Amino acid sequence: MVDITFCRSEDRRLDRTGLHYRSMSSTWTLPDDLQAPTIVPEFPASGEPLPRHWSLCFGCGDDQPSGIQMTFVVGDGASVVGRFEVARRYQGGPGVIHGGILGTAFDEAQGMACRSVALAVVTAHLEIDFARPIPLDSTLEITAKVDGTVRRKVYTSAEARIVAGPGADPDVVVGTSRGLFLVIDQTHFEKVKSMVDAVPAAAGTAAEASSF
Ligand SMILES: CCCCCCCC/C=C\CCCCCCCC(=O)SCCNC(=O)CCNC(=O)[C@H](O)C(C)(C)COP(=O)(O)OP(=O)(O)OC[C@H]1O[C@@H](n2cnc3c(N)ncnc32)[C@H](O)[C@@H]1OP(=O)(O)O
Repeated sequence: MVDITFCRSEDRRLDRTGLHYRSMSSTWTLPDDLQAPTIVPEFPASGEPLPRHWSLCFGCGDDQPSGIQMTFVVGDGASVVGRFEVARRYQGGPGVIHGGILGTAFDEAQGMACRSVALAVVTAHLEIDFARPIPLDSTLEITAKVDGTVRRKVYTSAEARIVAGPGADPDVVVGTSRGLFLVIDQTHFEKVKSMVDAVPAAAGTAAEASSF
């Protein structure tokens, strides 16, 4: 018999404060040997903007018109706060955000939080709880932090809140995420770094592509 206890759906409604789950269905556990995050000197101070990592990124690129164009400021410690507008083209169900767009936002925000401890990372694992529907035309804020590291592994978590527009209530968590990121070096993109938008990078963008 297959043991499905690990993925049993629990009551995951938010409590009356809107801040805590009664219980989580997640299987996510932090390892016993987790190290507290050591912040790299390159990471800006709390309250400072955190620049996009790549202009053509679907999550943060300001030269990517189809993307969600998240912007970030540094939070306390190994954390960031990102925002984006839930444009109507991000629709999933009628009037609400597509879950994959929220996934993109969490991925981007948790990846950006990793810049507090490493120069470059990629996502290895991401899991999301979609707690409330998120209306189009709202402004979503994602707070993301590094919970700790083990060797190249960076453990992160994040929460989403609607802070402006339809459904705005900064006390209500509308989604949560947990993710594992892996620190990479420049060899990771070696095979593709000369190709941007599936064509060889134009002069001027190649230098940026090599740094991501
Ligand atoms: C969109 C691109 C963005 C690029 C950004 C560039 C830098 C900018 C700087 C900062 C940006 C921050 C913002 C970014 C936001 C967006 C991030 C994304 O969406 S990234 C795209 C999606 N992700 C991939 O395409 C990875 C594809 N996967 C891989 O390339 C490999 O699988 C990789 C690098 C993740 C791991 O491969 P290995 O060969 O380096 O490492 P192994 O030896 O397999 O694992 C190392 C340890 O990690 C564990 N591990 C690996 N994958 C795991 C998993 N899925 N679940 C649990 N553990 C895992 C292993 O068990 C091992 O653990 P033990 O050290 O032995 O304890």
